[in-house]
Amino acid sequence: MMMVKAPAKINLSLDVLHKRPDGFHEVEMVMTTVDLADRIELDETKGTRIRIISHDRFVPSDHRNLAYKAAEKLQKKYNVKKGVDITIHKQIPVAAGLAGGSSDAAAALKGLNELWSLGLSNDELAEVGSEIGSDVAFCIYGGTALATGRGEKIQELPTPPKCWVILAKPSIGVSTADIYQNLKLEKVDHPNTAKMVQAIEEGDYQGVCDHLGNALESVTLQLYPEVKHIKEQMQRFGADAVLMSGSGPTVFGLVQYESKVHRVVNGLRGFCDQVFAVRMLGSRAPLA
Ligand SMILES: C[C@@](CO)(OP(=O)(O)O)[C@H](O)COP(=O)(O)OP(=O)(O)OC[C@H]1O[C@@H](n2ccc(N)nc2=O)[C@H](O)[C@@H]1O
Ligand SMILES: Nc1ncnc2c1ncn2[C@@H]1O[C@H](COP(=O)(O)OP(=O)(O)O)[C@@H](O)[C@H]1O
Repeated sequence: MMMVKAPAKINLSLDVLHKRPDGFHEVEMVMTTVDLADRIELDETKGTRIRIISHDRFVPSDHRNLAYKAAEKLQKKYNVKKGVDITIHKQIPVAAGLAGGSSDAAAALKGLNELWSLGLSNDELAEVGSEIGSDVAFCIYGGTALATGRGEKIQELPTPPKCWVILAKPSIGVSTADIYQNLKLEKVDHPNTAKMVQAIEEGDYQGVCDHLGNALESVTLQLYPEVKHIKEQMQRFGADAVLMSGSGPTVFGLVQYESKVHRVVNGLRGFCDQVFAVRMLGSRAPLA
């Protein structure tokens, strides 16, 4: 039996540059992992079957599960004649803009690399991962990174300045494909990625707050007014800066001082059932 942690991510900035001939969008994202994590349990089995076990009703338990796809890809690519039971202990809200499914897939890839003695490097795992979803490569490395291409080209960044991250997840799920489909490129409010990278490199907390930005935010806010409402509430309760993560609907607020965290969390709990106060993980985790 093996346990692997699968942390959630937030996008400190997310810019969409153009639509590509393959239907995906070229992006520039600054991403960082936070200490809200699923736990992935891997148990060897006798046959070659892959089985997903999860008690969360929103998690698919068949080939649609990204962790299933991860195991299947490794089996096929490296001719593995072994099976596995993958138990997903879900903590990350599903379809939330926090890359829960992608992180589960990355954790499965890292764990199975060990369990099946494949000897693959993180770069090789990230390449397999990018065939499963745009966010999987980032989740292999974790930490903080600039992601380009459709999200799969990863450049490591230093640990951002220390602060708290308050996550508030409205009770709706959002489909990433839907949000990209509704995006009007000529209307995009482009964040300044270079300034965000600079703020992180200089350890400038105020700079990070000033350059939070997400090109998908206005699309989701227009489709789901409750996300806008949560954003406004988080600002009202005193977060230093507030942004929607990924395609949403999770909204995150940065708070520098612990004394303020409880006020923001308690304020939000009144009308949002999933609220978490977490830390950024900062730099890359050691190998699984
Ligand atoms: C928006 C982001 C930001 O981190 O996160 P989430 O909100 O999903 O967490 C990601 O780019 C999401 O990555 P991921 O969830 O892996 O998406 P994928 O499965 O690869 O793609 C789902 C769909 O989104 C659209 N898509 C995705 C990525 C991209 N660069 N351009 C796109 O147009 C495509 O329509 C694609 O079919
Ligand atoms: N292991 C998994 N955990 C959660 N959702 C998964 C998983 N595998 C596949 N999915 C599917 O992926 C969709 C997006 O889920 P998720 O990765 O949580 O969100 P997001 O892409 O917004 O970060 C879900 O609606 C679900 O059907």
